[in-house]
Amino acid sequence: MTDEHAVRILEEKIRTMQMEAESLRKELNYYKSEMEKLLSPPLIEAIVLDILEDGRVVVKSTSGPNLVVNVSGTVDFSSIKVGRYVALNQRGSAVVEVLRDRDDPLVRSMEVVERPNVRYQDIGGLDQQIQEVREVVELPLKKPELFKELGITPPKGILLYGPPGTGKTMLAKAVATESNASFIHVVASEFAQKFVGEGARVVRDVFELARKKAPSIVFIDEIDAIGAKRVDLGTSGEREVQRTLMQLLAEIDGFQPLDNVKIIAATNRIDILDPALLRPGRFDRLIEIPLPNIEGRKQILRIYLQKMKVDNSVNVDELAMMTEGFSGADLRNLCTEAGYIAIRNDSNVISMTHFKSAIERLRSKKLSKEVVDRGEKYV
Ligand SMILES: Nc1ncnc2c1ncn2[C@@H]1O[C@H](COP(=O)(O)OP(=O)(O)OP(=O)(O)O)[C@@H](O)[C@H]1O
Repeated sequence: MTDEHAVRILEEKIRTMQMEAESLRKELNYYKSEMEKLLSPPLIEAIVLDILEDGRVVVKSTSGPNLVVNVSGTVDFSSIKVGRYVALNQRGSAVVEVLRDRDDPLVRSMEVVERPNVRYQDIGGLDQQIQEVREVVELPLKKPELFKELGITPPKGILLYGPPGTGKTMLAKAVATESNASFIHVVASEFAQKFVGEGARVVRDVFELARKKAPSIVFIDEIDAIGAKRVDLGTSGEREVQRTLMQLLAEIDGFQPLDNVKIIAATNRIDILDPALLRPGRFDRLIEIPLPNIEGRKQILRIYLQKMKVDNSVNVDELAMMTEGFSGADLRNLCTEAGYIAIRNDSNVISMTHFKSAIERLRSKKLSKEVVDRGEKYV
């Protein structure tokens, strides 16, 4: 090897390590800010009812009585208006923050898409699951008379379970698209956290909206956040979550199997779900969405590769073999990463070498994330 060549290789190594250091620094910042979030004490949300002449304000906290409180010096007093949401400190004795204006709590907790645009053909490796969802959700929405005639009762709700990033949300969206149904996306962990004291009301509102927009599909992601088995109902937070779950069960029980609202829930943690959720007439059809096997990985890779400019060296079979354990989301990231590596190398076409470097990068990222996740369990 010539000296010049060796220098070039070392320079390239330095560049790669610098990029690696930069991305690790970003990751570190992310985890630091996550830790801060987890350690910061919760504030109490309240709404301003009146502003007194002496500078104090009357507020109503979402779950408690009306309070007369001071306003912290750090808050811009002119921004306090009757009807505004504010945050009280932990003791509930002072306004410490004026919250962003919002129309309705519901707006923050869910995304309503009249017609999503995900199609079954955009999903790789889940043919059997797609088939099942078509039979138990799409067909009853489109042709309820068929079921009436035959006297069959389709499930009211289905539960998709499996590891993160395997296409559960995609599948729920695709079934809404193909059934011409509105798609109402709620993230259960959000309304458990954001709507202290209001969870049950929000659930009611979600289903009211679903009826209004019918035919519709209510997709409840991370259902374990409200539907986990609870051993101890000691804290008020736990009781609140329990109330939210009860309301959800009541809403599901209030539907008929052939009504034009269907509920799809998703979880990564089926092992911790409250059996009440899985009783007949509720989420009684469980569909596993596993990590893709080699065939699945090939299908997913083909979906993404067809949109990319790749050269002849790119071999899908080989890539699928090299990506054991990758989810659909990982495979999509892999394609994007390979693209970035090509750009960095001034290449106008993506080659197998770019993919191989991308696999290495993603593997080491996945590994470090697993270490962090394992660490969290022991905190
Ligand atoms: N089977 C798949 N086929 C094609 N793309 C996929 C597949 N699975 C995941 N993806 C890609 O990964 C992204 C994330 O997937 P999705 O949100 O559907 O996963 P999920 O199972 O709902 O994950 P989570 O449990 O983290 O919510 C999708 O938008 C899509 O780009």
